[in-house]
This record gives sequence, C-alpha cells and structure tokens, in this order.
Amino acid sequence: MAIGALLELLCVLGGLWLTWRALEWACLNPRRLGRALRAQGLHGTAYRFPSGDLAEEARLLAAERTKPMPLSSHAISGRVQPLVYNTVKEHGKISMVWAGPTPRVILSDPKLVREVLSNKFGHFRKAKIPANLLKMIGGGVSGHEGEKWALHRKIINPAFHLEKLKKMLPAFTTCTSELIKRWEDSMGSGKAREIDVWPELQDLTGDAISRAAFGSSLSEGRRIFRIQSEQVQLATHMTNLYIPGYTYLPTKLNRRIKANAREIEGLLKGIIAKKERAMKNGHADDGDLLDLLMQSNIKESKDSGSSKPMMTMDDIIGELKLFYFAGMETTSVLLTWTLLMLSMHPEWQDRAREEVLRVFGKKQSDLDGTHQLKVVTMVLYEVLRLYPPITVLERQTYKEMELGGIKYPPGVKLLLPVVTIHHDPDIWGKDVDEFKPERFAEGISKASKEAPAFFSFGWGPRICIGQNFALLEAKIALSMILQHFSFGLSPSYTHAPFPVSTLQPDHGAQIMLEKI
Ligand code: HEM
Repeated sequence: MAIGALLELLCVLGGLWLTWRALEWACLNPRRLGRALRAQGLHGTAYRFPSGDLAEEARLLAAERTKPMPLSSHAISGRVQPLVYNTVKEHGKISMVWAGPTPRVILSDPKLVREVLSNKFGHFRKAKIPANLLKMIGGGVSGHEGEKWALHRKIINPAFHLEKLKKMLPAFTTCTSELIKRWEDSMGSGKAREIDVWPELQDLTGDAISRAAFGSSLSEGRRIFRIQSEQVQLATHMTNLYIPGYTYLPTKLNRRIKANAREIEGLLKGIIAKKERAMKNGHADDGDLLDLLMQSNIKESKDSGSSKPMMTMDDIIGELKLFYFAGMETTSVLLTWTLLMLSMHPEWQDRAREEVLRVFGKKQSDLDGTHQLKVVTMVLYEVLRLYPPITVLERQTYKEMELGGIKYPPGVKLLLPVVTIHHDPDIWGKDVDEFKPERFAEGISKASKEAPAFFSFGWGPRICIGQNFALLEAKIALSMILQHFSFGLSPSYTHAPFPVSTLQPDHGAQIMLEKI
C-alpha cells in the first residue's frame, strides 16, 4: 500500500517535471534562440535536451575535484570553472553554453562585462532567485529590480558609509581578540600548533556581523544568525535535490526549514519592535546596522512626505537576512585564502607584519591606521583577484539588445566568469597565475593591462554594498593575527579550491600557528 502510494507520488512528480520542461521548451524555443545567436558568429556547444550543459558542468567539476593540485599553483580557472574554461579555449572569449533550454553567453572580455554591469539602459536583470529560496535566505536588495531596488539601495547605503563603519570597529576588534585568545589558549604552554583556520574564521565573521548588525541585542542576534546559517545549508541541500514542487511537501526537511523561518521572524520582530519603542522614546542609538537602517528608512519617508516608513517590517527582515548570507561566507573565505597565501609566500607575510607593527605597534588597530596599510591592502586585492569568493556573476537580457556587435534576444543568460577573467594572461600579463601583490601598488585601475578588470565586488550600480565593511573587517582581523602569530602551511594541508556557494578550500585550511 505504502509502496503503491509512493509510486503514485513519483509518477505525479515525474509528470509535473515533464510538463514544466515542455512548457519551458515551448516558450523559449532553444533551437530558434541558438540559431539566432550562431547566425551572428557566436559559437559554443549545441543545445542538449533536457539539461543543456548543466550535467556536463557537474561532471567536469566532479572530475576536477578529485585531481591533486600542486601546493604552489594558483592556476585555478580550469579547475574551478572547467566548462567555461574549455569553451573559451575552443570557441573564444565570447561563446555559448546552455542551461536547460536557455542559452548562456560567456562574456570574458572586461569591457563587455563593465558594459553589462553598468546597465546604463536597464536592459539586464539579475537571474531570478526562486521565491521559496528567497524567503529562506532573505533576498533583500539583491533580489529586487527597478524602482524597488533603487529605493532599498538608497535606504541601505548610508548604513555602510565609512564614518558609520567607524562605530562598528569595536565589533571587529572584540571578535578578533576573542579568536586570538582562543588560539592562544588552545596552544597551552606550547609555542606552535596546527589549526584549521577556515571554521574558525567562519565563526569570526559570523560573530562580527551579528555584533555589527545587532549591537545591544547581541545574544538574540547570534541565535538568529546561527539559525540562518543552518537555513543556508538546508536550502543548498534542497536545491541539490532538483525536485519541482518539493517545497510544498510535508517532509522533515521542509518542516525544519519552516520552523526555523518562524523562529527567525519572531526574534527579529521582537528586536525591531524594541528598537522602534526606543526610537519613539527618544533613545535612538546609531551604533549598529539595524539602527542605521531603521533611521535611514524613517528619514527617507519624511523626505518623500509619506506618513509610513518606506520599508515594511518584512523588508527590513529580508535585508538583515541578506547581510548575513552575503557578508559572512564571503569575508571568511577572503580571510582564509589570505592566511593560506601568506603561509605559501612568507616574504609577503613578513612585509605585511612589518607594516602592521610600524603603523600600530602592539596596540589595537584603529580606523585611521587601517588607511595607512598599503601592503596589507595590496595583499588582500591580490587574494581577491586569484581566489575571488564569488566566482561568477550572472545577468539576463529581458528585451532585445546589442552588445559588442551581437544582437541578443530576450531571455539570454549572460555568464560573467570572474575567475576566468582574473586569470587571463592577455589582461594581467604572463605572470597572471603568480601571487604578486605588487601589481596593485598603484591601485586597482593600474593593476591590469585592460583597465579595470577586477570584479570581485561586482561593478556598476549593483556593486557590493558591503565592500568597505568586508575590507575593514579583513584588515583589522589580519593586522591583529599578524601582531600575535607567525604561520606556515601544515603538512596536512591539501590545496583544493572548489566553488560551492563561494570559492572554498575543499579539504580545510590547516596552518601551523606560532606565537610571536
Ligand atoms: C569579501 C567579501 C565580499 C565579497 C567578495 C562580496 C561580493 C559581492 C558581489 C560580487 C556582489 C555583486 C553581485 C552581482 O552583481 O550580481 C555583491 C553584492 C552585495 N553584497 Fe557583497 N561581498 C562581500 C561582502 C559583503 C558584506 C560584508 C555585505 C553586508 C554586510 C555584503 C552585502 C551585499 C549586498 C547587500 C549586495 C547586493 C547589492 C545590490 O544588489 O544592490 N557583501 N557582493
């Protein structure tokens, strides 16, 4: 009986899936789209039913994942973006692959990437994140388009201004002090110890964003972000199942996701209500991101003559969830790759430490001092170039438009492969795969031949809102670590960069730390 019901359910799901594919195919008509692009000289793979190149992409990635990589090699684009890498090699920098019935055009020419991301005439949109996923991880400003996006971005921007970030500095220094104390305690009386720094740095950036976002409501903030982190894992698990309509089934996974979402919303509503009461009673604080967001929201409403706040409670909740999702993992992998690179290149570790000690001595870092950190900044940019946390950006045409001499019909996905561009010798020179922070000595725009070609934080109006936040946090954490420890690669470290949601070290980041 139970098996019969299960088979019936599988048949229904199979039927739904086939209907969905047929509808998608009929609306997009992949052969027509492919013909239109090929007729204009664009080449690439042919459309394969039903998944396009997605299965091939997964197969290539899985094969690359098992290959050992030399410790000193930074030539990662073939490993991290194998489908793009092979297609560009065979068909050129502007070529075509498929996601199901949708053509994906690879643009690995920085000039075209800047043109797309600048989106001067509003021809491009971000790829749509499924609504259920948005609800879980919080789409916030990154999930909106047009006027709604512009309004949200205007309200959020002030919270990330440099002078506001000054107030968040104690969040960064406190969290890093706690991390350093933990590492020192774990060493006991010994001088050196192996530590997998990646989970440690995830805790650091998770805690830093909790403190910076919620300040006085830290304990609830930590609880929220802990659940949010579980949501991200559950969401990844759910998307990997590839079952249409899965979210509506009363499975254990779905029940857990819904219970988590309810708990987060309850906690957030409580904090927001408390802040609103404090603001009404004239006790407004402007120390944390949530305060700044709420004040900016009220100011925007006053300026536009509206009696109601421009962003609703749900909007604010969405933004806060997004800050965690967008800011925690990216900054932790940046710091992780930086410690690994400085372990592989001790001469740069020495130069960075000399600079930190010259600027701060053994004292705690401050905002003015971080502006003087030239070597540290060059190191961070070079790490972001070689190991960009976000390896690819995507846009979609939604009306016919011309780009680089080719007319794109609506519904074409554009792949902007950050890793491949960052490892292109035509753009960066023959030494492209070497760790050479000195290429950033005169800033980002002078680092490449074709300027600028650095897209780790995106480009144009939708450039990362949190880049100052992330760089400040990374500078403070790195300075304090350099003040207290010297470090090198542990023999148990395996060099295996792998793209999950961000570019991660597949087997951890084991380094030998030594107290100074
Ligand atoms: C090293 C750290 C980080 C990296 C590499 C990074 C990278 C990026 C990139 C590439 C984009 C553009 C995506 C696109 O155009 O499709 C982006 C957008 C965004 N980032 Fe970051 N990010 C980092 C840290 C942060 C932090 C700390 C926050 C917030 C606390 C944050 C919040 C956002 C938001 C809200 C957007 C969406 C902006 C919009 O759509 O207007 N990011 N980030």
